[in-house]
Amino acid sequence: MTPEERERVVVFGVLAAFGALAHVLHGVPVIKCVLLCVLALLVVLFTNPYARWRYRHIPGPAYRPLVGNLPDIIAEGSHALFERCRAQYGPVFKVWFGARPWVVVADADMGRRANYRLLNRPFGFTNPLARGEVLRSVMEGLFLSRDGMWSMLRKVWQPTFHSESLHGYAPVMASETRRLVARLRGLAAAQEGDAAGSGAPAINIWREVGRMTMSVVGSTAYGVDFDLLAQEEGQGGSVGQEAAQPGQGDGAPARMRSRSGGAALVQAAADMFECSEIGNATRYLVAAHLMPVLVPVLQLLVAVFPDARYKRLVHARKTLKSTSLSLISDTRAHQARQQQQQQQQHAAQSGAASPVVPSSPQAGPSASAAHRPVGVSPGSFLGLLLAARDQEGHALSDRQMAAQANVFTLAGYETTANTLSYAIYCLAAHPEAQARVLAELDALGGPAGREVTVDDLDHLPYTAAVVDEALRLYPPGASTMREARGAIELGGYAIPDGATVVVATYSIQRDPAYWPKADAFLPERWIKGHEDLAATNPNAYLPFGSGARMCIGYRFALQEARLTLAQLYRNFTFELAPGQVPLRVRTGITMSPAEGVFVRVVPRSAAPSA
Ligand code: HEM
Repeated sequence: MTPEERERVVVFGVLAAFGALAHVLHGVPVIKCVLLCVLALLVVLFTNPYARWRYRHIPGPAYRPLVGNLPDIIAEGSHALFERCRAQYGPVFKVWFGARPWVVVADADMGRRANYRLLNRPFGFTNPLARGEVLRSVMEGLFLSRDGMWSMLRKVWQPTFHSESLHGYAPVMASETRRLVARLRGLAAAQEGDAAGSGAPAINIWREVGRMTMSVVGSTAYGVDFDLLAQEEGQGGSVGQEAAQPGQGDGAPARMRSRSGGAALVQAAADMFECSEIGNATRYLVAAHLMPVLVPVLQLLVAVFPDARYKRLVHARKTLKSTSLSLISDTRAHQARQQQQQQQQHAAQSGAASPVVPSSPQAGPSASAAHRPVGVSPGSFLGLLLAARDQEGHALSDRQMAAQANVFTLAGYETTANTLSYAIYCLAAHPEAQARVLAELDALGGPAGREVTVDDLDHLPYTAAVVDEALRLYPPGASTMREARGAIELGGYAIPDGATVVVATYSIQRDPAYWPKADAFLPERWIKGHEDLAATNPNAYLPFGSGARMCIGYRFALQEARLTLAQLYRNFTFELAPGQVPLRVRTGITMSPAEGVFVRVVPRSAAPSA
């Protein structure tokens, strides 16, 4: 039973006992008992006495009846609220996310302890309105899975991010970046045209790189060519599910071409993000956070009287799931046909049938062409999941596979897009750093238009440092969350069992106690010879979290961010549109630019030769 469920049972139990006692002992009429119970329930909802009593020893801003600190979280963003609270209450404090207390840790060493010691994410992290099949699917994805299920899934995911697999994803990243460059060239030309006339509209680079990162994770996760940028240019794939051949076209690994499927998936992923953020969510979700005791009632109400936002969320969920499931079933059917053909061939050659060896769990486009299915490319994540087996040799269920593909897309899309946008913002605001990036890229040499490759990354330490520093100042995962289990003490405070422990990454990464010139953008601090600017505590840098639940895709993300940034600056520089400094950010599921990052794209004449 989760802490929320326990609390619910206690509250309803007390109310029922209260009503029954009143009736039996004093002969109070039933109607009065009901009214008394409703009154008692309202008092509980407004004052949240049980939780406030359990967390009374931990300092923090005052609890406001019914809403806790939710209005501040929505208005300021949790990252800014945590900064304010750390200054006022010290490194450990509590804030009220509606009726739920969060114990926030804004200290590098204590944050490490929490992340290493606690394994599960809190139940409160899930959408409280989810139940039944939806809840089961969510809890079977790597991000929210718990205990034994999590450790099985983490092992299944691991090969996806081995070095060979990472190299295998480079062509997808390169082809999507190529499309982005082509699109930005077009937009830059339009900007030039407009500049001569009525004034150039700025380009929201956050949106542009978001399309690209969605294409990269979508293509990698589902084996579907999202083909987004080409769609806008009126080129690209067909609605039919025609398999591209390896080595054909743009050099990307074989991917199913599905234009409408790709667009629907992208829309679905974007809707999932938007509708899951508390500021944009269905009113029922807000009510569920404010009154967890009433969650069962709200679950019923939202099912019977859904509002538009909830309908959008449900539709998005269905799209993600049905796309995965249909890809999986197409692939299974194809594999079965293939196995049959192989058996028939073998029988014809040797005169006897022999068992077929299943394809090995290998990621990257190098997987055997003989085992290549039509729907899902072997270089895709779904291809890997189809071949994976748990310790007992069981395959994942279709629902489990679909859940992993969803997590891959959702975890890898906005985080990487935000990182790239922040890096571009920082470089545009610091011309001297931009000049160093350009010099480093020009030193790569090669003919004009030569693309940056994964092997070049070793020769681009400053570009890597720009990404690291952008992730320090603007961590897309601005905090990590864990559920306390058993007795744990942080900063001298006993943390109640089941508490939500939040490690305040943003605050730690900007704390002057650990970082010289903490608020300054200084990529040099990541380069040898500048130890005076480096962190005084290694635990003060955790953009990908830490401990066993640390981001499993961090190498994928860094490779993608560095490659894309390098390729963009081989071709362009970016100038900030007026009014962009300081950048406004908002924290929802990720910390992202509030409206975007608006720039003018300036094409570089030609990449110089060495
Ligand atoms: C710059 C981009 C990214 C950032 C900043 C980022 C950040 C994070 C953070 C902070 C966490 C929570 C870690 C913790 O609780 O200690 C996380 C978890 C996770 N990330 Fe990422 N991430 C990024 C890209 C990606 C990509 C590209 C993928 C997949 C391809 C991915 C997949 C995941 C998964 C599956 C988890 C959950 C791991 C688990 O619970 O075992 N992330 N990420």
